Amino acid sequence: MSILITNIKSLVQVRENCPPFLAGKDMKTLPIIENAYVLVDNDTIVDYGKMDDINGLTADQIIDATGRIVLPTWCDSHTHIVYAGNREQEFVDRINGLSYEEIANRGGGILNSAKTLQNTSEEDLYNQSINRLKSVIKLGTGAIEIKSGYGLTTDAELKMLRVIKKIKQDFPVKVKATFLGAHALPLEFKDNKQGYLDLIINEMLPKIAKENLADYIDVFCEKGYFDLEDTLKIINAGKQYHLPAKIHVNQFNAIGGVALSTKHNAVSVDHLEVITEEDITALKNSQTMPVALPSCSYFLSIPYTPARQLIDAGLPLALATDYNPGSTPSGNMNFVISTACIKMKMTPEEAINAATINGAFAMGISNEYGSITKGKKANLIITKAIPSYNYLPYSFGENNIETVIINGKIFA
Ligand SMILES: N=CN[C@@H](CCC(=O)O)C(=O)O
Ligand SMILES: [Zn+2]
Repeated sequence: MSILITNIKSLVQVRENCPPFLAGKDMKTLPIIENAYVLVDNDTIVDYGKMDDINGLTADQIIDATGRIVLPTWCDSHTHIVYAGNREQEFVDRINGLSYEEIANRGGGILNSAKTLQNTSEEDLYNQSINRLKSVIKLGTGAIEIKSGYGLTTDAELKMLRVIKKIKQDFPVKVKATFLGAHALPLEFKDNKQGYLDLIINEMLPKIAKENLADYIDVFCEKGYFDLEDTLKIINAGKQYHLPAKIHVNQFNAIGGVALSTKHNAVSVDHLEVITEEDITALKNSQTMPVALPSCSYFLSIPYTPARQLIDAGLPLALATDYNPGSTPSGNMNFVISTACIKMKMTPEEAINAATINGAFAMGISNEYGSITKGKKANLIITKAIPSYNYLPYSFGENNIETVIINGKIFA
């Protein structure tokens, strides 16, 4: 099955030789072909060019994209979309004055979601999760990382990871699974953190490895959650099972998690709402992708990751949603891109690079995803008729996505 998309107003993020990621000033460049075509054969991009050079090319299906923009699908490198229920009551509690920290200290927060998930069947959890997944694919997401971390018992963490595995098998989008057992300390280990770390390292990890349920390992490295020593133990345990690290760091406090993560070659460090000069230096000497989650800042009213400081220091930056029930009940990458432009002063070019090729790098898949390059997967967004790609972040809250092609097939 082949698809030829013709009369494209702008074909965006076209790169003949795509680098694995973009950093600093290079993030300002977004290569485009105006009045273009793109040809897809089965699941692969095989050709593109100007309409003037189409030379009688044809295909099984032709899509006329007059007035429309075509881009690679978004690469959302940080989500927790496999969860049960919601936390709308905590949302109201925060409006009425409680802080995220106060809610967590009362046994709400992550522990609240864990209790609900522990009492939800695997089938129900799968059904709730795929509803979220389908809606984010329709919003243009074509590759997604999904974390565990709302189980916090061996059985419930395995349940989450098995659901992620089933999603990998059942959906055409690229899915990467991350084991986040060290997301919060369960109540029964309140005075025995080492006991919970032992459970993660000696019981959960071997089972997860045996069933091949995870690609990465993660820790919530934060005051009141897991400190540097704990984080190091988990990173090292992950290494034993060949699970590279993607770490939650610097959401509320900078406690040295960035330097620790880069020293251990983490694939990404995520959140970074609070950043120090030492963090920037550590990132400069590394191959670790910093990842910003602006919808989380929006929802919790916490600072935005200082994108200008990072990019102007020559660093790369990826954008992701953090879709989860507590800090970001939204998986809309279009909103993330708008918010990055409006609140973090990223240019539309920087934001689109951050949400495509850099997001792909933060999932270890930038050789196959994140740009319109011959040989890469045919994961494409066709917008509604819009004036230019600037219109995507400009018209925040508007759904400008008309068609999403995943692996060479229209996703319906
Ligand atoms: N910060 C840690 N984990 C999630 C939120 C967890 C929750 O509140 O449920 C995050 O990335 O924001
Ligand atoms: Zn997260």
